[in-house]
Amino acid sequence: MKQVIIATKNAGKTREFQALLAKKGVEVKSLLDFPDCPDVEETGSTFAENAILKAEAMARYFHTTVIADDSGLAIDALHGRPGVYSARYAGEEKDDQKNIAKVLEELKGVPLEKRTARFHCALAVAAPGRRTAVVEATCEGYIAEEPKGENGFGYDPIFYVPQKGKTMAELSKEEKNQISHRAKALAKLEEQWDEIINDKE
Ligand SMILES: O=c1nc[nH]c2c1ncn2[C@H]1C[C@H](O)[C@@H](COP(=O)(O)OP(=O)(O)OP(=O)(O)O)O1
Ligand SMILES: [Mg+2]
Repeated sequence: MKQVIIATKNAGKTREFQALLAKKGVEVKSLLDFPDCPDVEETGSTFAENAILKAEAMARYFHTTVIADDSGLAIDALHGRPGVYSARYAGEEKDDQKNIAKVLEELKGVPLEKRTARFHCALAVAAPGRRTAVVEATCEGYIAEEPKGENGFGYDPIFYVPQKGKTMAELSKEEKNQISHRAKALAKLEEQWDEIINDKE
C-alpha cells in the first residue's frame, strides 16, 4: 500500500487530502493518527515558512518523508489579515465560529466589491537528508455577509466562490477539491510524487 504522512492535526484538511490522494491509490495518515507526536510552534511570518517548520520537524520525528500544509485566508480590506494567524484569529482555542464572527464584525459595512479575499496554501515536503521543497497556490473569492453551508471547515461558510455562485461550505467535497488552494498546490507536487510516497508492505 502506498502511504504518505500529512503533518497536520486539522481534521478538515485531513479529509480533503484523503479524498484527493485516494484517486492515486495513496493512503493518508495525519498527526491525528499519532496522538503522542509533539506540537510544532508556527513562528514563521509566511505560510511557506510555517509549512517548512512543520514538515521538517515531523520528518525528523518520523524519520521519513512528510508533507505539511500551512494555509489561511487573506482579506484585502483587512490588509491581508487574518493571514498566517487565521487559525488563532479570535484566540488560542482555534474556534472556527469565533474566527468567522470576528471577520464578519471587522467587515461590517464593507460593500461586496471591496470584500475580495483569497485562501492560500503552502505545502512543504521534507525528508531526512533532503532539501525541503515548497509549493504554493491560492483560491480567489469574496467574504460573504453571513455564513452559509455545512460542508468543509474553517472559513468555508463565509468564503463566496464567484464561479460557483456558492460559498465554499455549500460545495460538495468533490467540487471543493476541483478548485481549492489545497488541491491546486497538491497538483504542483505531481512531478515529485514518486519520491514522496512511501511503499508500505
Ligand atoms: O480550505 C480551507 N477552508 C476554510 N478554512 C481554511 C482552509 N484552509 C485553511 N483554512 C483556515 C483554517 C484555519 O483557521 C487556518 C489554517 O491554519 P493552519 O495552521 O494551516 O492549520 P491548523 O492549525 O488548523 O492545523 P495544522 O497546523 O496542524 O495543519 O486557515
Ligand atoms: Mg496550525
